[in-house]
Amino acid sequence: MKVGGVSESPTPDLANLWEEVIATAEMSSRAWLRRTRPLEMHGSTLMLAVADETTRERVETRLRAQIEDRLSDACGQPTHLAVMINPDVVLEEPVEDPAPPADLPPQPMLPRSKPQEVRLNPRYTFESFVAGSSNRFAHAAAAAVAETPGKSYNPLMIYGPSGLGKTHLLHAIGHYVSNYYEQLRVKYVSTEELTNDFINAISSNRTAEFRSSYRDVDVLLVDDIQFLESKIQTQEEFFHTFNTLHNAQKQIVMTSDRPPKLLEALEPRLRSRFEWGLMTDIQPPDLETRIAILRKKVASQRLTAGTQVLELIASRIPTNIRELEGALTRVAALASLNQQEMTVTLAEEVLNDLMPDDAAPVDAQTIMDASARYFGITMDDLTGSSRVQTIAQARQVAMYLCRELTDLSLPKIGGKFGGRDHSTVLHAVRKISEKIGEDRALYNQVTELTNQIKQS
Ligand SMILES: Nc1ncnc2c1ncn2[C@@H]1O[C@H](COP(=O)(O)OP(=O)(O)OP(=O)(O)O)[C@@H](O)[C@H]1O
Repeated sequence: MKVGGVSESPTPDLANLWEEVIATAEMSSRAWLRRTRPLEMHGSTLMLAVADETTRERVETRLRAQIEDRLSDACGQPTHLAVMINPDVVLEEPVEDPAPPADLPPQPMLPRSKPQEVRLNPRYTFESFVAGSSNRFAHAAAAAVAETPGKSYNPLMIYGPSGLGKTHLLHAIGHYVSNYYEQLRVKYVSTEELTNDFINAISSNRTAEFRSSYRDVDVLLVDDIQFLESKIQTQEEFFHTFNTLHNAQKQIVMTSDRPPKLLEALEPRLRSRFEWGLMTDIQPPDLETRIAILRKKVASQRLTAGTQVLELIASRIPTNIRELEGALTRVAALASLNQQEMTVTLAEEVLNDLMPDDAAPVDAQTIMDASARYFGITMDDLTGSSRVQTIAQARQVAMYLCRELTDLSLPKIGGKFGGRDHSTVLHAVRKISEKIGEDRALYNQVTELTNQIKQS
């Protein structure tokens, strides 16, 4: 298919932007990126032409997260990719390194159908998951399902309180299946997205498309299924999707904050189906597991921290692993700002500023009110679309704190900030986590604001 506009050169800005993305990409990705051409920015989406099916597949499945991160940084807002094939890309674009990437399949390249719909966090894999007594069974069940999808436990339901690794395991299954069963189609979706997809499908008369996108898959991973409660029509639709997949022995994995029998506002027939397969809970990790999780995180981020520091952090934050990671991020940030090691004294200083364990939980509204006040902006600024630097950064800080201090999922947080999507929140969280290690003023602001929220 000829893609309109590919024979025209991209505007200098777009060309420069793309060059910047290529220049900062990992070495192993660059040769692939030379087989692409930016066409135009459509809102916050960059239309990208690629040379062939193999390049498209590589960009879609392996490089997308990396590219979108870099693009978002360069554009100062979450930016997405839309990829299309145009064989002219390579002929028209003189490449610096004409040699194909070492791992390119031999020519001729046959188009291989791999209709993955995976949007998985690259960090949530089985390798990065620490198994301990609190999650061993869930971990083993997830691994069994990933190894033989549709054949071991179907459906698999993982439930437990927020921040204990349910989403992590769901993504790990997705990665494993995508890597080892290339022909299998995997779809990961949060229940909020599923509901939105369904509502959009109805309002645009595209229910057939909706159905096939959920039913023509081999592994369906649905996060936070408790949000189906009280959504009668979506429940009805999901009931049929569930039956279709289950009858065809396609794997279904779900997570929930409660066991199915406590999902009281869920239709009984759906609840009972959720109990057909295996249900397994995740409990808060014990101290050893918490230390092991911190140790793994330290290693993956190439940080150095002694056992005493890790023990201190792990002993102060007993339940939520997201908070545990948040505390480590802040200790690492202050160490980086001070250009010193992560010492016990430094960790103490940071932990004293953080939420005490027995503090009342805060909600998003409290965080947003405090943030608006602190940064001297209005609630409309916080939830609006202004890209003025101070406002955009204040918004990102508030999103970061909502992620760190509440149980809200990414889509839910996005919803509070003027209906933004989950990737915007994820981008904000990553951005602020990085920046507090480089920008002392920002580190101080985040600490001060956390204190104010804690006291409110
Ligand atoms: N056992 C573990 N090993 C390593 N990291 C973990 C483990 N459990 C949780 N984490 C990390 O803790 C963070 C929170 O986990 P996750 O988002 O999967 O929680 P969740 O149970 O899905 O919570 P929610 O219901 O709020 O979405 C993630 O960054 C995840 O990687």
